[in-house]
Amino acid sequence: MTNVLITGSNGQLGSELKALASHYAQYNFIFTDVYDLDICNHEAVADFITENQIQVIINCAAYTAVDKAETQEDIANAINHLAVKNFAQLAKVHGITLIHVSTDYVFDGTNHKPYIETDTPNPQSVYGRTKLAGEQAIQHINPANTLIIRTSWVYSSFGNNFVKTMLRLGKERDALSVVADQVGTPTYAADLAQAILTILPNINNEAVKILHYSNKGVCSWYDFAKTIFALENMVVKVTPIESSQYPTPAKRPFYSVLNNKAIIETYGLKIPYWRDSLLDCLVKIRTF
Ligand SMILES: NC(=O)C1=CN([C@@H]2O[C@H](COP(=O)(O)OP(=O)(O)OC[C@H]3O[C@@H](n4cnc5c(N)ncnc54)[C@H](OP(=O)(O)O)[C@@H]3O)[C@@H](O)[C@H]2O)C=CC1
Ligand SMILES: Cc1cn([C@H]2C[C@H](O)[C@@H](COP(=O)(O)OP(=O)(O)O[C@H]3O[C@@H](C)C(=O)[C@@H](O)[C@H]3O)O2)c(=O)[nH]c1=O
Repeated sequence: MTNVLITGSNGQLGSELKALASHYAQYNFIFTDVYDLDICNHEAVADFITENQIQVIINCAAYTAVDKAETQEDIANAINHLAVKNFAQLAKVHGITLIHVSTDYVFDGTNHKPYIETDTPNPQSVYGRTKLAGEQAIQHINPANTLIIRTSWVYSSFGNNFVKTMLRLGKERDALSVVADQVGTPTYAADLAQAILTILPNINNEAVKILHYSNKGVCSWYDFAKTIFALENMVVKVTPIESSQYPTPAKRPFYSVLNNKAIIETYGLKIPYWRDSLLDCLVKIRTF
């Protein structure tokens, strides 16, 4: 059995991995979150890895509060950068396979075609900068069998996300305004979790590899909100607005669509269209 450490396992991605774990008997998953393993405690992480003979780390822990990060840079940096650097060092020393998850927010959003892995990052927010610093630390240390998977606009029936925010606001109000000039791709965390577990046995790379994974298709946050209400048969008037009409502490990229060609071709993945996955997730939320 392969011992697999999952960090941040009460978050969206970690919870989806937990939901799939029983289908993967070849792995001994060890699910942790900040209360049992704080990834900022580098010594505790090193001890945990040795004591549990960890062979694979899937790092789902992160500081993901994009606006709050603007005033909590030290904490965001400790989680998204310094802890990740520690994982890379431990992966190198112990020959551990490392899967780390990063974000479309490392890009500035000035592209007019989907971002490929070699496009130059230029984050516009503290969250994006700290996530990029984590990526760069991994690349600098360069442990073998390490993947950085960038994803975008993640939602799930678990945890907090845009879908749940819309469902809540849609029940409280008749009308909402949602930005229509930020374009990207929603990603169902269940699909990403499935992709990670499909890829895992096939990881075999000397140098660190960055790969992009999102669901298929493109939309704005406005389209996303409209689709959520349409699929839920909720009558909510949604007005499209510009980002300037919805001021936030952190700047978001206007365009952050990820090109998934490399991950599809390398690992033979089939990626669902975002609306189909959204419906799956909404059906699941309904049953809660
Ligand atoms: N959410 C999104 O839209 C996107 C996410 N990503 C990336 O995907 C990955 C997974 O994201 P997602 O599942 O949405 O994230 P979540 O915010 O849902 O989950 C992150 C988890 O990490 C935990 N955590 C925070 N600090 C620590 C710590 N010091 N030690 C251990 N655990 C900690 C959090 O606990 P607590 O809640 O108590 O803080 C939470 O349970 C992250 O790397 C994220 O940057 C990329 C693109 C989009
Ligand atoms: C709630 C709400 C948001 N918005 C806007 C604000 C913002 O521009 C956009 C998305 O809002 P959120 O703050 O929910 O999403 P945000 O936190 O920006 O989501 C990001 O999270 C991090 C972790 C990532 O890595 C990214 O890929 C991305 O998913 O929608 C509205 O226009 N109207 C609304 O009523």
